Amino acid sequence: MKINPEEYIGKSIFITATNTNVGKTYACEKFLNHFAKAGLRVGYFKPIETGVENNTPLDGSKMLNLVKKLNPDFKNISVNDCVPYQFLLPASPYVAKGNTYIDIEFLKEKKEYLKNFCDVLIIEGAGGLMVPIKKDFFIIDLIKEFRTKTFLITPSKLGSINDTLLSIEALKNRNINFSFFINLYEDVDSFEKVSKPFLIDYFETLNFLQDL
Ligand SMILES: Nc1ncnc2c1ncn2[C@@H]1O[C@H](COP(=O)(O)OP(=O)(O)OP(=O)(O)O)[C@@H](O)[C@H]1O
Ligand SMILES: C[C@H](N)[C@H](N)CCCCCC(=O)O
Ligand SMILES: [Mg+2]
Repeated sequence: MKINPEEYIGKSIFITATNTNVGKTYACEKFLNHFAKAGLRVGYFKPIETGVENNTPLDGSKMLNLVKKLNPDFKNISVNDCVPYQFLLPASPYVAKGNTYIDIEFLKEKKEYLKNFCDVLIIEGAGGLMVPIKKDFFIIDLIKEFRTKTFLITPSKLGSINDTLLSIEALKNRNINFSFFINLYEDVDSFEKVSKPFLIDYFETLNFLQDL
């Protein structure tokens, strides 16, 4: 799939995945560099980060440092602007937040605020699609509220078929417009033999993060 940066000017892209540790942040880095190389001012937003270590959101600070290098208009944006909700416990936001109230309207305002400083805003979820933020409100529901284009990152390891199809099922159920990219990172040598034969038959064309 050719990503034409021009089509994304003024837009936001939500980067989600089949699960945690699949490569969302890795994908954000690829997309930020890809759009910056095309001359776009890039931005990054991680609404909720858990597993924050000694007051530093790992994803948030890593990506903000990159964005500040790529887009001078982000120079006054703080990590608290990029990651409004930060929790210590490496768990779902619903568990990690304790009694903190997560205000979705506030997150929507924050998204619009950050868009003032960039042409394209890359938004990273937390874990996979069905990670709970509230008892009956999940990452997938936040995507719906944000009304953004969605890129689903899927793994290359054994198990990818099941995880990819389940996530696609969930996105389709909520009428969310998405594309998916395979992150060729785990079980790379066996992927051609083990997972690709089905995936290529089922989807006919496959997009790889590595081709960005
Ligand atoms: N294609 C790749 N090449 C090299 N390293 C990778 C690749 N994909 C993922 N990684 C590494 O694997 C680990 C997990 O990836 P990443 O942090 O992007 O996952 P994530 O989906 O953002 O996780 P989380 O749900 O915690 O945000 C990281 O150390 C990352 O650098
Ligand atoms: C801590 C980790 N890096 C992510 N931020 C949160 C992952 C939550 C996963 C919850 C679950 O699917 O059981
Ligand atoms: Mg991440």
